[in-house]
Amino acid sequence: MAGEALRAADLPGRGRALLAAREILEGEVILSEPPILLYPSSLASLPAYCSACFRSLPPPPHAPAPCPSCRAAAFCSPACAAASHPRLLCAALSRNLAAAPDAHHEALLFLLSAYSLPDPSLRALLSLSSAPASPSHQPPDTSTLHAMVASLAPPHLQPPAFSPDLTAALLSKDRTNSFSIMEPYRPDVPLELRKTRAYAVYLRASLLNHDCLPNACHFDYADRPGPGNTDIVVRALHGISEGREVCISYFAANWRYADRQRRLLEDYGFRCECDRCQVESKWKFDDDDGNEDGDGDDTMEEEHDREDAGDGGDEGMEQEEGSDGGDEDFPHSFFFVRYLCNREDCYGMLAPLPPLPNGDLSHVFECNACGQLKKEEEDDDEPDAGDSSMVN
Ligand SMILES: C[S@@+](CC[C@H](N)C(=O)[O-])C[C@H]1O[C@@H](n2cnc3c(N)ncnc32)[C@H](O)[C@@H]1O
Repeated sequence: MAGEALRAADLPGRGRALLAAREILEGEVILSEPPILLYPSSLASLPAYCSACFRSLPPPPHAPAPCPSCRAAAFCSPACAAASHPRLLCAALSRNLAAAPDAHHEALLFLLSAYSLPDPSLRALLSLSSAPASPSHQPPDTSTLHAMVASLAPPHLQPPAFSPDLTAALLSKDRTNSFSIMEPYRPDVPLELRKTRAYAVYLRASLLNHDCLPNACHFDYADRPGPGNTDIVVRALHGISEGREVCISYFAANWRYADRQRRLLEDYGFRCECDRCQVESKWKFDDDDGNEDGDGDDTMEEEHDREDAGDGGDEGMEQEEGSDGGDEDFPHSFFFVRYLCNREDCYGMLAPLPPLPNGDLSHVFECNACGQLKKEEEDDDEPDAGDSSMVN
């Protein structure tokens, strides 16, 4: 398709946003970009994934030799070994990063990787939106974390701007802007046990705002061979007319109203007033106390976040008591029929494959969590693909 699909704009009450710069076809790849920052999700994930490209590594006895410096990271190929991994992280792993309290590991992995970035990338990271100050969200103890980074990273590796203030500023970028790159999907692994293999921050994708009825979703193909395996790929769920905002969902689309609102307020600082929220705010759930344990994940990750998906669960589709589930009460049911993966416990989003070279639309949908390919004709009760209500 000719021409840039997206343009950035400032929208009142929503900050920066990405808008369709032209007519976008359903299934079109509208954004594909490499991360500016990529870091492991945990110390436990280090032996399982290449520390440069985050592809799955073979288990012992075929596991590759560890990084000669830190002996903790491993690489899938000589090229990845030459590219290596963030130098402050490597130094910290040699200095027993593992002895730091478990609760701080994720933040330390982020900070050590962010502080290893070249200056332009560090500045770019700082240009992204910050997590809101939220009374219910315990901020990480930034001075403790800064002191830990200072003791784990040798002074000659610390960038000139290294300071407690910069550490605090960096931490405020992580929660709102990081996407999870998930472990490979395995049907035998229960939803709550599926984990993130790495976190990634993308400059342009971080400008995508949230909608509970998104018109786009993202894919990662971390184990795909060839270059660009950690690029984020954003595809249009349906046709989007020029000038419309392109939005993703920051979590699994089946979450129920109260859980969505709580997460968006606490982690992203806004009340969602999308079409779906306006309808569902009038529903009455029979256990409206929500889910107190929250989602346990502090990132912008959307449909792939399996732990999050479990929170909303099937209750996300619950309707008002006594409702007959008719169009009036549940006007967005078409969205779930067409775009929510029907595989048990998946909760991924189904996006059409890109249009064919001759411009014909594909009728095969791909799940961004389990990878299932599903032919549109398989469902009897799905809406007409040309239904104008799907085109916004
Ligand atoms: C990942 S950033 C998206 C880009 C951001 N708007 C910016 O200016 O950089 C997430 C932040 O965007 C804003 N945002 C996202 N979706 C929104 C929505 N539906 N309504 C209002 N604000 C939204 C919130 O401030 C949120 O913390």
